[in-house]
Amino acid sequence: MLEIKGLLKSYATGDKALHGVDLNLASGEVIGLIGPSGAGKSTLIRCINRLVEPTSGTITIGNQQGTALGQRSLRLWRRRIGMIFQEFALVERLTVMENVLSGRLGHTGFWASWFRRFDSADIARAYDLLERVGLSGMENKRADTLSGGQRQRVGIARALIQAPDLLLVDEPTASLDPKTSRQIMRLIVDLCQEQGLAAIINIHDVVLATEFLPRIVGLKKGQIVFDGPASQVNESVLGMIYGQEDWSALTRRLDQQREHATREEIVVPELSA
Ligand SMILES: Nc1ncnc2c1ncn2[C@@H]1O[C@H](COP(=O)(O)OP(=O)(O)OP(=O)(O)O)[C@@H](O)[C@H]1O
Repeated sequence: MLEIKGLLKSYATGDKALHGVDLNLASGEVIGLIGPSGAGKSTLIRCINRLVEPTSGTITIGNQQGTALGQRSLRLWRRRIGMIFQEFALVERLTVMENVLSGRLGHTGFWASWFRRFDSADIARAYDLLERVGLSGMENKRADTLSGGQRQRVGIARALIQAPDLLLVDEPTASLDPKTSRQIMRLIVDLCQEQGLAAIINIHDVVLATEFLPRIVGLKKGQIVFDGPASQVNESVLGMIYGQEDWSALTRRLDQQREHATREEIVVPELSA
């Protein structure tokens, strides 16, 4: 559903952030994008929804090309792409419900947006989504009274009410504690599966990435140096993406996690039989 070909980005400062990235995503496919600081992960994600203007290359969703679009087409292009941010990007003084409904602003007309008038179907959908992300009963709370995990749940509901074809997720767990991080990752992955939604998740935590995401793409200095199943992320792959380091503690955790997952796979069918 997403096809990126030869994507290049040079910033005006001379920084070359992407050097010809090729990446394909199937419908409903959810991938983890990992790589060291400055590798170009945020640039890649922001080129897709054109928050950053690509220097060259093509980005196609379905059969629509996303580069070289006029203002109106760009608005429609962005409507197809939901975004979830590290710092949640909520409007602090607005309620949970208002923040979620703001995800529909790209779909409503100018005056309806201006007066924040939403139709009843949008409001009903917002209630459903808030229930699904575990925030039922919190519709009228102001965003600035929420915990980090609750804020990210609002961010997820806001992205989904847009009814996107593709979700871009930028460091969704960077500001969260380990337990909340796992809950948020599980929620995003489950929702993508339920809605058949493709997603690219930019994430620094390799253990979390390989636990929840079946396919991992490793970016280094603006180039993809690994693209494969999470099960193949080992010491040599980590060295390739991040450079040489003693990876033994990290790979032990990855091995333990895989052992645990295999044991669960064996136990679950026995229980349900
Ligand atoms: N607005 C900008 N202007 C100039 N250079 C930029 C800009 N944004 C990013 N860069 C440069 O582009 C390169 C890639 O940065 P980017 O933020 O995409 O990396 P990243 O992998 O997301 O890093 P991190 O994990 O630290 O967020 C870096 O060299 C960075 O300095």
